[in-house]
Amino acid sequence: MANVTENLQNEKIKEEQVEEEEEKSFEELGLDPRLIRALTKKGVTKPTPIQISAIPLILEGKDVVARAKTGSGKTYAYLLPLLQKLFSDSGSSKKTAPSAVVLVPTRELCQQVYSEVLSLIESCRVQLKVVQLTSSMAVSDLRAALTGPPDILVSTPACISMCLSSNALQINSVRDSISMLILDEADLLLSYGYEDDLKALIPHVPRRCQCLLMSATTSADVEKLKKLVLHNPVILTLSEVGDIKDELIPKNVQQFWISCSARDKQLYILALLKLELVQKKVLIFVNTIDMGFRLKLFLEQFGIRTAVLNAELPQNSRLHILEEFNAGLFDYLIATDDSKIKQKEQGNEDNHDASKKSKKHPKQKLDSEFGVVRGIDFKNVYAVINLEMPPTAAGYVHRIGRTGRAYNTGASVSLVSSDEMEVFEEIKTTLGEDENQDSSFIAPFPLLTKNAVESLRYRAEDVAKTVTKVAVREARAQDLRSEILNSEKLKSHFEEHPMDLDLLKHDKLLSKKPPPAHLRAVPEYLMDPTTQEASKIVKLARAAMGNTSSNRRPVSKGKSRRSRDPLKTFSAAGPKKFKGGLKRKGKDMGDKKKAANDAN
Ligand SMILES: Nc1ncnc2c1ncn2[C@@H]1O[C@H](COP(=O)(O)OP(=O)(O)OP(=O)(O)O)[C@@H](O)[C@H]1O
Repeated sequence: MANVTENLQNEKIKEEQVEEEEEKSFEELGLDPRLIRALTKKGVTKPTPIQISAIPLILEGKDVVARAKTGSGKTYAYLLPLLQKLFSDSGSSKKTAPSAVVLVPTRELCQQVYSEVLSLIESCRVQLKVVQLTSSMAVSDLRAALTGPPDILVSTPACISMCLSSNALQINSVRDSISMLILDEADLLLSYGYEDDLKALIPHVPRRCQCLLMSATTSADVEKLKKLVLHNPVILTLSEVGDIKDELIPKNVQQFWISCSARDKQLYILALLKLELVQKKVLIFVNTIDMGFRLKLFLEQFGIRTAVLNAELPQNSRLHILEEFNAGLFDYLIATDDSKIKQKEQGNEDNHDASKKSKKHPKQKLDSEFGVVRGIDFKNVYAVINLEMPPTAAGYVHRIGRTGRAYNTGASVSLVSSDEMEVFEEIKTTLGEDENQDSSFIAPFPLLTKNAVESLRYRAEDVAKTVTKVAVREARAQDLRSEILNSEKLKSHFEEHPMDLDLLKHDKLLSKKPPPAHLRAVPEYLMDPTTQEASKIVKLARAAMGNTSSNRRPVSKGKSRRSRDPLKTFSAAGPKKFKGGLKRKGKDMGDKKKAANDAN
């Protein structure tokens, strides 16, 4: 009970401090000058609120539960103090296992955290060793990686449990050496089925070991983990006071929706992309692997090249696709986010589908440690499109969190069919929408008129007919075959040339027939003047942000693009009526509803 009271007090105190401390610098947080220099090289000059609150507490040695929005900088919030502590600890004792263990739910996240640690270590020129281990590695490789031992181990719980059971990592050594345990994306660790794996490790973590739990959302799972791992932690919950929506979705992301039938979704996405109504880069979420390929084949016929990312692809290919996309080598990525769906509806269509597929491709299993929705730091994704809605509100929050990261702005557009209205309502309620007040966190998309959509209908339906089930199945099999072949090449090549991203393009065409020339451009007579105007403004804004196809490298962190966002200054109903731009709340809402009716 005393602990509960203390925690509540801590929570209260920290929330108040965050308000006051907003202007603190990294120096004032007590960060080592080497780390500050390394951050400056990366363009990171000012700590985010979660970093301001968490870094001093972690440096003091406190157990911390940190809950802050997606993209708010939680990774540095724990990595910076972790490294600083290791700077002073290194060489102080004869260790036989890693001093720090960072556990993440997916391989993609493992790679991301590992790269981040490595780059900080290299910039700081300190003698620290970091390794990443995943369950796909052979026990002999795990053993080899753990000899030394490394100072920091980044891994998934399943892999740690494998290391313990195979004796690649000895329990006594862990007990003697571990001084910091970090559970990143904590709310996902249990839902990914890692509970038993964590239970294999946690009893051997000594009480003196500092434990940190990082998460973007709270859940019963976080509470469970908190009890399992932490001792009297300080709980940091960062949110903008009094605004539930801001707790979940960064303020700098504008959320939109379009009501359309399931059948028309491809038509709408074609209109959004072909008429350039969303800024690049664009991340499109679908719920099944087949839908990803269906969309890719469909868009290809209109000259829109995309890459697909899913759990079926080999790990090297997946990592390479992410690297290429982050480096700006292609603009559109279709990602299958089916993890929650699999958990929610056991034996659902996609699982069924996957098992049918795996009979056809017996060697290819879906990777249960795959995940691109959670924690992955997509660089400069401006727009997230939900072609299909996620099954839960939490899934929505994490998908949308792939844009608007750190201080960047972004937008999301969700295509919602009548079947998905129930989950859409649940999402709106979770975000804090109140029917009785004239407020809406997810506004109707204002830039697309009905005319603009209808003008593309004939072509879209014609092409959609050619994307048959057989075509989808063949494209999926072909893509898998070539990625498996490439995967080995990728492995050896990128060990030697890590920067050579151009070698294998992942947005290659999969259609059997080359895209017809006449579908590449939308002829003038099919262009709706209002939408055309909107498209021009989006292009202008993109150019103003330095975000053109010839210049798609990351913009500097901390530079807000909000003021030049066309979604704030344009509406399909015409510029005069909306002179003040779109606002989420207040008197513009009536106008926005009208714009939505125009679009629908
Ligand atoms: N102080 C900072 N200033 C500018 N950019 C920052 C700062 N801290 C982190 N970033 C950048 O912000 C982006 C998001 O950070 P990070 O991935 O840590 O977010 P997160 O809170 O862990 O998000 P998620 O919950 O989605 O995992 C990264 O590109 C990171 O480099």
